[in-house]
Amino acid sequence: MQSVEDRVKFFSKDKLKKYRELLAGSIKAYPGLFTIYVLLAITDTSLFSSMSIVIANLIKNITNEGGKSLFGFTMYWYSWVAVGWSMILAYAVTEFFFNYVGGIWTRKVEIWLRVKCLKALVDVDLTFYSKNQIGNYMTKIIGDSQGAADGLNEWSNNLIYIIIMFIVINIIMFSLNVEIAAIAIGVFVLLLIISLVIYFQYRKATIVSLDYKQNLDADNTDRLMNIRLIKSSGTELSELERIKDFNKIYAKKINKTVWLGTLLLIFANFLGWILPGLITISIIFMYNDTYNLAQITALVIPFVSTVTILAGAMFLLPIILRALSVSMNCNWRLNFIYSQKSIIIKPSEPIKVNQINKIELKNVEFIYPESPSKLILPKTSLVFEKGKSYAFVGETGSGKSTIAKLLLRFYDPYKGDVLINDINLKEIDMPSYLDKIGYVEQEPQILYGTVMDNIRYAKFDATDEEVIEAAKKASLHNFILTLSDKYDTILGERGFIFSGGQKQRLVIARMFLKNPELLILDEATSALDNIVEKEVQAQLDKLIIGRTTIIIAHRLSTIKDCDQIIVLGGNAGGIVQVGTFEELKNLEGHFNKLYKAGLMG
Ligand SMILES: Nc1ncnc2c1ncn2[C@@H]1O[C@H](COP(=O)(O)OP(=O)(O)OP(=O)(O)O)[C@@H](O)[C@H]1O
Repeated sequence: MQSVEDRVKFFSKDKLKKYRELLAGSIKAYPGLFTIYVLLAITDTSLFSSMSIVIANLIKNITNEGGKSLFGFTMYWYSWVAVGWSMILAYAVTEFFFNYVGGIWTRKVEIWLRVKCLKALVDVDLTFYSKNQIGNYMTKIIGDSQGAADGLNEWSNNLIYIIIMFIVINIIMFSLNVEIAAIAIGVFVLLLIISLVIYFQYRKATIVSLDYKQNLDADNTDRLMNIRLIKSSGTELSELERIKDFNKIYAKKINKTVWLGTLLLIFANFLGWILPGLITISIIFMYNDTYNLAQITALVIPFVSTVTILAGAMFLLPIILRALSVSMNCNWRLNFIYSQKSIIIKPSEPIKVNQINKIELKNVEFIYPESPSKLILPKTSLVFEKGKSYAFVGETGSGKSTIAKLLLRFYDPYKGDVLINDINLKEIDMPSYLDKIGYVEQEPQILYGTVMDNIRYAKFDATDEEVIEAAKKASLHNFILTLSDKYDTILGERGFIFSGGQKQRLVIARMFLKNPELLILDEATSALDNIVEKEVQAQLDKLIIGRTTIIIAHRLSTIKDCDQIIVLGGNAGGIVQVGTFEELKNLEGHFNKLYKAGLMG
């Protein structure tokens, strides 16, 4: 979150650096489009600004038979009318393409920024997600990528316009009359400085009042959310007074923004009159004695038309600054997202896994990077052999799920190594490894989309028949047939038309389709009620057959037939017992206590 001071500061070294990166990156991403955009901007603005030359020449020639020659043609007043109309036509066409290409470029920059952020969010490790609310970030990505791109378009196209217009207008004015041109530019610069001073005051006041309002809104929400405390304390009146006092301060702050905003508007409007008026008076005052009326008119009209364009540009300056500030601030906020670096470092030369023959935890110690002072797993060594089944049991918080996260490389061990076929997991090509793993967790992950696509997520190239076969194995097929669109039924956000058990069966169907070598079941049935759990467990039992399986269990009944049960102790106790169900059941110790505590379900 940016502080008010940060936002009030128009430029900062970091903001500028990141903005330069945005500019360079967006130009590099679409070089052709950007070049066309700039060329169109130059043509468009040159045409618009040059209209003053045509008007000036038209007025000069209106009393003459024929004036200067242009490209070998003698120009009459009607020739200038023809040139003017051709330029208006050409201007209309370039203006259309300029806006069109500008629009396309802007949207492409927006998409480019969005993809950049989403790529960072997909790549970043899970610690980012445990520290940040992803909903907030999605809102930011949507709003800020649009704000950064729109702002970029707005300020760049207006700036190109102002620069080219300023050059053309200067050429025209100085070729008409040097003294008057110098007065016009001098007054223009002076008025520009005044309007910039007002603008920056206005900008600061707006940011400060907006910030106060946000805090005020948050405070009001907080008070209303705790309405029961207020009611039970009888503090309604004092709360009301408090709200009134805060709003009085807000009203004062907003008052400043309103009057500065009005001043800015009036000043900009007034300029449209001041500059041409001042120039007319100057011409009359300076040349009254030496020029006749026709000569004075011939000077006043082109000057007035050029300085009117110049005064119009003054309106644009606050627009450019506002757009630049919005674009820079949006990019600055996005930068927090797209510059996230994963703590999981990808290997430079990843080793592909063809088969998972052996998994080993070798002297693994683990601490969550989010809570660096809390040891979760003390030095732990374990071997999982191909085709065997393993179960982790232990009290809540003993680190069972953490083992699964280490095997999936959601995290790297703090010390020690996870070895796959004696190769360090850090060196392994993760897609080739994960392709052989099926992971079922307590909270089924259902995507927005059809039932068919949801099951197919386990194997993108599976045929419809294969998907249906998998659903049959997971005992889900008959239920799917009762849905309005059968396999094409759209599952809403997080699959709300499915019950908990049905969602878990859908995940199991995915596993049947994927046919993984290693199955990790992390409390797969713990969110289900007893009856549904038994039904889902029956599907899981089918799934387990013939695979290496690691089960993290909350009920001991589900792990009776496992080859090895690993008992973890609480308070970072690590492995306290290892054995089969029958061995451990009759042995005094941790497992026996869990057994007696009724965890047989
Ligand atoms: N992302 C995290 N950041 C910090 N600490 C975490 C994180 N995830 C889990 N922990 C802590 O690590 C410890 C082990 O968690 P883990 O989920 O592995 O336990 P568990 O044995 O699976 O528990 P349960 O049976 O309740 O699911 C707990 O104390 C938990 O609070």
